[in-house]
Amino acid sequence: MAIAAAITLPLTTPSRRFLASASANPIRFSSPLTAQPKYLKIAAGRGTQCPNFRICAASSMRIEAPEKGSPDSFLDRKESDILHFVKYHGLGNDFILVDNRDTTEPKVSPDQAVKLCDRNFGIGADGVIFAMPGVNGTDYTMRIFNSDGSEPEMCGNGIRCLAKFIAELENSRGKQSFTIHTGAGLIVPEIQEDGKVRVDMGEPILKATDVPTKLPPNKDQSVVKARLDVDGSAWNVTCVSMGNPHCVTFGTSQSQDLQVDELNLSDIGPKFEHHVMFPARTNTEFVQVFSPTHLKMRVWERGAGATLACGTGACAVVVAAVLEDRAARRCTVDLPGGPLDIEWSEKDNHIYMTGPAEVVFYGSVPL
Ligand SMILES: N[C@@H](CCC[C@H](N)C(=O)O)C(=O)O
Repeated sequence: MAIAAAITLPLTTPSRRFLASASANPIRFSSPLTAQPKYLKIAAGRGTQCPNFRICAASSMRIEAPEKGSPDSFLDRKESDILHFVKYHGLGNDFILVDNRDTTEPKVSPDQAVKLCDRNFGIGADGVIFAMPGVNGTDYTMRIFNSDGSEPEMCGNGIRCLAKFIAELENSRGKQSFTIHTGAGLIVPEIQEDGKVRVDMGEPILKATDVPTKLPPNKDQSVVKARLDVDGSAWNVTCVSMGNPHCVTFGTSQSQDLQVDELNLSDIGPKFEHHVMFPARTNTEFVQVFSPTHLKMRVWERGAGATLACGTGACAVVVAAVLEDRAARRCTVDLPGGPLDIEWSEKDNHIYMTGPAEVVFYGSVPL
């Protein structure tokens, strides 16, 4: 699969920055969700060997603004050997979104996903997400491949991006919600009037064997404040599944006052991810408590490494903080890419996550 591509940029911040270097003449752009979208098209010849997608695209840049087509007509294109996609991000956790509504087989294989996600030789992303037909009466199904090609059950930032993508595919605006079948069961995102997406993430799973973890559980089967030996230190961990597994830590038995910026994440993260106590590997969240309603976390994701944000991770962090008596049920969680609002409702035991999801660019690659 040679990655040569055309990308089409909307007016989101990163694109604007890109545009600024692309053209001395300021061009006005509108949001992809407004009535008259205008796009800058940057093209690289199809079939061209393009070792670096972005530089190659920029070096053969041509500007077509405004382009006649809308995002809808762009995504309507159906060449069999070309993948049309939209890249989105939720707080810098970025995904290649694929319109897969016409088939229940992902249009991209795990191996192709690895290549597409590569930040030097591909488009660059933390994962590839497929909008697929719903099952059992749900509106849609979401499937996702991590950047290492593995398939997780759920993705919190990804499902906010998926909701925006579906709204764009359906050409709908304003407040709306969708029922989405995922590997974690039914998830319900709702696009708010302010453009943010509030997601009913369902209930957390605490039973050790379901997380899954082999750490010895407490009497109620949960693993809360357990000891996990990693890299010569005894870490205190709480294990939570949001459909996908999370190991949350506020520090070691020596120090509960974790300064998350000081962590060497790429060194310690993989040691948690592949720890023998986590048979399905694990995502790991390192957390610092500013106040009972304000937490800060860094994450090492299973199958994706250090990312700028993790929605399911932020949910797991608030559950763990409540169980460890460190925080209230509603918190702002700061991630490297920005804040998420998380609430673990006492009423229905569901977790509600609110945050942004934005288009980065539109593109096409030969498969
Ligand atoms: N970034 C995601 C989580 C994606 C899946 C994760 N890497 C896993 O393998 O479980 C999120 O926002 O939740």
